[in-house]
Amino acid sequence: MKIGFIGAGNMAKAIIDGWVARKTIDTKDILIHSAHRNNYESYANRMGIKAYGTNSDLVRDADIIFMAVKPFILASVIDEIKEVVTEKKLIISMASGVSLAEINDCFGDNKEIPTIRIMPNVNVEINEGMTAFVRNKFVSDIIYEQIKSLFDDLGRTLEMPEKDFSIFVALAGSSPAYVYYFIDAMARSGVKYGLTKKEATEIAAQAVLGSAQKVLVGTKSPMDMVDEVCSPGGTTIAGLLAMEEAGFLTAVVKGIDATVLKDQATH
Ligand SMILES: NC(=O)C1=CN([C@@H]2O[C@H](COP(=O)(O)OP(=O)(O)OC[C@H]3O[C@@H](n4cnc5c(N)ncnc54)[C@H](O)[C@@H]3O)[C@@H](O)[C@H]2O)C=CC1
Ligand SMILES: O=C(O)[C@@H]1CCC=N1
Repeated sequence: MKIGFIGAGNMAKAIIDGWVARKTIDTKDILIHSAHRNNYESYANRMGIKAYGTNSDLVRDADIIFMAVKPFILASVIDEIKEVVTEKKLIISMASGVSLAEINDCFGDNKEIPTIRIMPNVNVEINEGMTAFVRNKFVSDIIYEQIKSLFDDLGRTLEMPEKDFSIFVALAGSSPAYVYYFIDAMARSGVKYGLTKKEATEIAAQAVLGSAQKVLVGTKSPMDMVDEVCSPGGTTIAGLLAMEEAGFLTAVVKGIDATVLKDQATH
């Protein structure tokens, strides 16, 4: 089974690196091509991946083709490869905001191309990702389960109706950036009080990691856990109320709303 990647950017590399860390896939079975030769050739050489000179040549040799290009480029790439995409190939798109129906339309001629739409996040690189899945009717149960199990090695997976992909993008696809930003804001505050950025970042990141793990393994709601940390008359409630006065909850919800709207505008 040969797995091709069209696009060798942040997301393609995060997925491949995650598989390599877990020894899920032999890099000899991975094929790659992107628009920037210097970038993808050096990565391919370093990883023992076969680099291709064109998208169509890659598609001819691949059984599974990951579309790892930006959403606005997807249609033109499909146009370029559609002559060589047969119904025996599997297309996997990770483009935000582009539906299975839109992808199918790009192939034209009523072609019945098995297609899976995924929404991963960059944390697949360290096998702590969160990836949503949906498929069209041409993907068999066996193939679907095989692909999902490849992503089980990269973190958690979840089958979702396509209508929920926009909110999933906000909560998992984009949210690592929001969490990094939160960690950086905390670390910056540490610097304000004399810590180095390095030590403040480590302290803040470990606090976020432990808190997230406690939410995932526990049965309590996050709000109950907030109450447990807020001692009466203590430091935490003073900090929490000051953050709320500055609009913490509203800022987060507005950020999620803007992400969802942007994703929906891509349709
Ligand atoms: N970066 C992230 O955290 C996430 C990204 N995604 C999705 O993954 C996709 C890729 O995003 P990134 O990797 O972040 O983008 P990127 O900009 O890092 O990589 C895009 C890649 O596409 C290549 N490319 C451009 N035109 C091409 C063409 N005509 N033929 C072949 N390759 C071409 C570029 O050379 C580059 O290697 C997007 O659709 C995005 O919505 C989904 C979830 C998270
Ligand atoms: O910002 C973006 O468009 C992509 C989609 C999800 C994460 N990054």
